[in-house]
Amino acid sequence: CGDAHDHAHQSPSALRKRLFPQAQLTKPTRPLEWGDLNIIHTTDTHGWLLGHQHLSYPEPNYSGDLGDFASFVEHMKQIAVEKDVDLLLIDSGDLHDGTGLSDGFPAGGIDAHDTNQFLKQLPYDIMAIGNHELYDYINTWDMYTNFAPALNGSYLSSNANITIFDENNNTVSVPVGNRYRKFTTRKGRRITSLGVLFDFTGNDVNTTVQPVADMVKEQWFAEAIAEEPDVFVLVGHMPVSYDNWPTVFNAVRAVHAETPIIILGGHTHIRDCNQPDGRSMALESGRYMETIGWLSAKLGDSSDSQKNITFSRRYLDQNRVTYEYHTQQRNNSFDTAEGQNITQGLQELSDKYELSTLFGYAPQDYTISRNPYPSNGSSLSLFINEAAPYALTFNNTRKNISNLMITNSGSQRFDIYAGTFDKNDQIAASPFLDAFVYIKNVPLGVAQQVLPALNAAGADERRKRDLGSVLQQREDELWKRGYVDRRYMDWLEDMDRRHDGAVKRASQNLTLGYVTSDSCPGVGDDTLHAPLASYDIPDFIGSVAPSASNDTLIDFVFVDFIQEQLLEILNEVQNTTTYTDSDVESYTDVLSNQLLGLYAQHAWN
Ligand SMILES: Nc1ccn([C@@H]2O[C@H](COP(=O)(O)O)[C@@H](O)[C@H]2O)c(=O)n1
Repeated sequence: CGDAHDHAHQSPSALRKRLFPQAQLTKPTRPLEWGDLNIIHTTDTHGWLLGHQHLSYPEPNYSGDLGDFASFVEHMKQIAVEKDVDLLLIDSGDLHDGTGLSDGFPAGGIDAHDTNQFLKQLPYDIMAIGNHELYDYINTWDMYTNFAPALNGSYLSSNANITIFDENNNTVSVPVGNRYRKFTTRKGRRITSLGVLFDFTGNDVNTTVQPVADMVKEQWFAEAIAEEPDVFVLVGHMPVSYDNWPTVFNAVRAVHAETPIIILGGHTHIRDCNQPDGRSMALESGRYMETIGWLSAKLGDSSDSQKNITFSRRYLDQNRVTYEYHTQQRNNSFDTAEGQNITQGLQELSDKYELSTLFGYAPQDYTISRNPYPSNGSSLSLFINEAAPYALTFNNTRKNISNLMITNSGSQRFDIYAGTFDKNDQIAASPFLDAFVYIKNVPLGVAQQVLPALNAAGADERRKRDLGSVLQQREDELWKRGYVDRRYMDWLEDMDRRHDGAVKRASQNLTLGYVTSDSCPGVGDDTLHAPLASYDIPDFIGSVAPSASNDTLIDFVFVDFIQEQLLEILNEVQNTTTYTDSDVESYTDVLSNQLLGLYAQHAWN
């Protein structure tokens, strides 16, 4: 292509599925271990149903799409029949917000409504609600009216409700899906399932999330778990480490001391596993259609009811090489008719949404945490120092008034790769429809204190783990509102440090990817990789301050998603003015998901 980097310049049909992966993919290390009960697990797919199509590593590791996945599931179901064992398919939520396919709908559409039609075609036994199904009432309404009914009782929202009008026009709060599901597997195993959401408080009005500790005290919960099944399959959008699964687990264990319990969690976007006791295992399977989780249990018969259960877990890279390896298929025998239909349907959706609309050519890679922040390679620097100052002031009557801009780093969800930068890349990098607002006439010296104070309330001070302190309370609050990105970043950092990332990357005999350490026995990753580079990033990022005196009055611009805590901090760093919501005005019509496209048309065209 004539330039120095190693990426193919993608054609307008960049999202076209490639039957033969364009990059050399590493094969899995060993076959899966099957048990009597086996589970394929997805979580936090966030609209990545066409998989990852860029050619820089680690992207090719995740280059399968939902059609490939459907073919994989169908072959695995057949293998399960041949082995005469059970195989379940489970999802732990967050279907919304993440790519052009879910979020790039034309005016009048609903986020993820179209992508959900494809997910409905897979034989999911349980799907649980995630926090991203609750940020906007319209999305929750769509799940309630269109998605849950099509799943015939398999869409679970144990502690998440929607408020609707009943037939008498009275408002009633009802579960979005079902609270629990009891079903019998092909092999006659009785399963009791839940679909639990972590204690999320960032949900829209007219949706409700009941704290997990209260949920387990409900009458319906006691009734649901009273009868002993062969296995409890507790699904939920809640991380398997450092959250509330023990509350649910202990509530079940208090009634059933020996019944096998399998937990399938999500939300932190990491690969993770632990065993609460010898007859249980908890698995979390990454994010964005990068990872497919595998869990198997050798349950044995009733004479084994007090013995430890042999479990296995595996984190599969989501690509055709993985799928073909584990199903013992070849490229020309792997695709099923259903799988091909799904791939074709997704490509048509991509065309309909015009996701290949080109904004420009990114001159280099920009990463969220694989480059230091601030730096030339940081997408956070790019967003807040280059793109926001241009796109937010363009055509804006406030253009000539000095400003300081702040956003949350978690608003940036995916790296930007050198080469074509299209509508899909724009939405993947920054999917949220957050608005930019401002407070006028804030003294520069005051505004400048806010960013470090916001970050102190998050990243740095949290490490002091001063439990019970104001800072800890603030951190807990942020967690409940859905600020979870830190866990994923900490996971990457730990991976790099623990596995000598720099040495492994330099030796160049492994491709980049996830290298997981969890609390379950043996190696969890299906394919060997060198860990990704990882740098610490702050929770909040700000533009370069204007060079002016501290008492210069500026426009203090920020994204509405962080308004509540920003006002809180602004009122802490000074006591001359009490700022309230009424001081906050709209700064521009440009939403955060449009900003990078506007910048690319200006700077990269
Ligand atoms: N309107 C929004 C909604 C969310 N965010 C960011 O997403 C993070 C939560 O997403 P998970 O997939 O991890 O549940 C949250 O931490 C925010 O950073 C946002 O910026 N705007």
